[in-house]
Amino acid sequence: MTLAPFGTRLRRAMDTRGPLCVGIDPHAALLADWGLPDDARGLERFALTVVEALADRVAVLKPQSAFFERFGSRGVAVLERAVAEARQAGALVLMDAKRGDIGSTMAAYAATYLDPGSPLFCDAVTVSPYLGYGSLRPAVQAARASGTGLFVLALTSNPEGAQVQRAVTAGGPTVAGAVLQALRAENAGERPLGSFGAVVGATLGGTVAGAGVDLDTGGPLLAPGIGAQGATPADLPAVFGDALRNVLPTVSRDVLRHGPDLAALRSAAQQVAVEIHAVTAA
Ligand SMILES: O=c1ccn([C@@H]2O[C@H](COP(=O)(O)O)[C@@H](O)[C@H]2O)c(=O)[nH]1
Repeated sequence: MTLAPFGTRLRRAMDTRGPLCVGIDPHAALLADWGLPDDARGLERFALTVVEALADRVAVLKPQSAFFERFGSRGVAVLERAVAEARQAGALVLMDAKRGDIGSTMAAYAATYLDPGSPLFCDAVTVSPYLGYGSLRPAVQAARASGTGLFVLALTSNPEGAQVQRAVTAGGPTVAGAVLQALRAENAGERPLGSFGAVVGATLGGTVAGAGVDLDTGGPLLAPGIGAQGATPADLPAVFGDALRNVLPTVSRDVLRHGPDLAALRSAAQQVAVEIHAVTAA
């Protein structure tokens, strides 16, 4: 089956289900809080509970690959199952793997996440541009071919990111500004939304407006940092300004801490969705 471009599918999901991504981050502490063992069985129970609670209602689920890889091949098997069941239930799946390498290795990462024949096929994957934006070309090509998308790290939510991302390049813009420029070119002419997104932290406050970057890339803007990292939905307008319509806020721990009860997980996600709607629909 040929998929419509990721940006088109994401726009539809955000418009019908609301602009919310929930992360599946099975931290050891959360497994313990949920009364689950810190092993592959606990991981499976955790991930499939989140999928059961939310895959039929949130726009995007974002498994954090690291928490699955921690359990080796059994963890990756759980990840495969969680991805397949989430997609089957109607959620778009964004794999948070932050891959980045020389082009020839990048092609293998692209085959892992963006080839429809792969057991880990997802709707989109996070990638790192710090081997040079051009090194991501195989992933861009694979995404175009399969109707999937990329989210490229631009201005991350952690305080350490600024040291690299706000450094000024020889050509003039900051590193983040150059990444955003490259994404704008990638998304040119794509309507209603491009398939090549940027990661921009919700934690950055007004510092983005003063950073000389243009967030209007024509693609989605994944905004982590709400909840456990201290940002709130009310911070989104100051960070994103006119680009707010294309923002996909993502929340992990602040929703997951309400599990394992399905109704409590749903109600926590709904609460964040209402708070996001209050600022994005204003
Ligand atoms: O800049 C970034 C990029 C990715 N992340 C990831 O998002 C979630 C955030 O989890 P919370 O529990 O909501 O803090 C996590 O998987 C990070 O690896 C990010 O936080 N910042």
